[in-house]
Amino acid sequence: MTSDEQLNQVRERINTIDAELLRLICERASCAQDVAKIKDAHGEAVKYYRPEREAEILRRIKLQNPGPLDGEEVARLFREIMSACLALEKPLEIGYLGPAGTFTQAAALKHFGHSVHTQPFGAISDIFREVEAGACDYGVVPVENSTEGVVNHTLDMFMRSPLLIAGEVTLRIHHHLLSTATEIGAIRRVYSHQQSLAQCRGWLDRALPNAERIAVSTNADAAKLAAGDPQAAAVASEAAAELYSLRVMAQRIEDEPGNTTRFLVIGPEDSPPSGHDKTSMLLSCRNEAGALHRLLSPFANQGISMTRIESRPSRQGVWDYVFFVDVSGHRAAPDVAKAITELRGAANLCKVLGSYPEAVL
Ligand SMILES: O=C(O)C(=O)C[C@]1(C(=O)O)C=C[C@@H](O)C=C1
Repeated sequence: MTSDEQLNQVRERINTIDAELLRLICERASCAQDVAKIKDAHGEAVKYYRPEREAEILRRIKLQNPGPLDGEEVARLFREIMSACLALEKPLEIGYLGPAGTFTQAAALKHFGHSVHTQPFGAISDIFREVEAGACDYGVVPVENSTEGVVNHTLDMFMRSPLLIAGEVTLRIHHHLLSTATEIGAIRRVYSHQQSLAQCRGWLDRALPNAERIAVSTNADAAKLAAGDPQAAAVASEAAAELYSLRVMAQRIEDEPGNTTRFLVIGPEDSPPSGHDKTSMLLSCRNEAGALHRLLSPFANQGISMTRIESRPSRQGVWDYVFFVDVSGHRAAPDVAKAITELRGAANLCKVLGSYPEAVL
């Protein structure tokens, strides 16, 4: 058999498989429509989006994956299939920290898939407000970066908002130097969000020691500014380069190769248990010796592991500091529930911000 004949034979098989895949994907979509009918028949407060079910499906797909495709890769494919199925039930409106091309938009699409409608907002507080008002179904906000630490504005919003955390997304962050300049030597100004400038400090010190660094509110804004100034560059994502027609002058200029940002999905309710969950809460105690140790002891008593703790000034005047704490486990799990009951008795403030599946993708 000639190599052309061999190729044709394999391509015929691929055509047959594609036809079968298409039939199965459409059959799956009809099942999602049936699910929607059953949910509708139940009436009040229908929950089309089920984060725990999605996490369960994606985890199972990764476990069952026989290869040769990577587990992450197959999970991403199924993420998109589920996203399209959910859009048949109800198209979701997702608010994110804009403008288009920000990492927060990338995080929103990674979490919900591309069949949702994403809406950019100029400030984290706007996203909370729109979700609270019901104009968006969910919001996606950045919460911590592995190089620069917490995004304080997001944590501050949780102090006053009734919204709950329904999910988390982690995103590998790569920064690039984008410009319309023909050579790096022509660049006099570098725009970016202050956290991104900080994440690329070492590289900028070496490659552009004399360029002025100007902090702006988002990396996409930086890209927009660089697009209109041939002596300027932006530190931003590849998506921003495409969106604002900028050349990538230098790739992956972040100082830490494992640079990741964690985002939270906020909504009117949190998630039912998925089997691998986290619970976030806001705690406060009196400012006295041993108070923090006593505050956290219910977790230790129940053998619950704490995955994060951050402190913030409360700004309420009543308590000096509040603590944002993440623990492993769902608030409905007996050990976590018991720890929360104990905390409610001991802490000045104990606000559960929600339980949600650990990030799968
Ligand atoms: O199982 C459900 O409740 C569904 O709506 C189906 C489905 C899916 O495509 O598998 C779609 C959306 C939900 O977020 C979870 C799962």
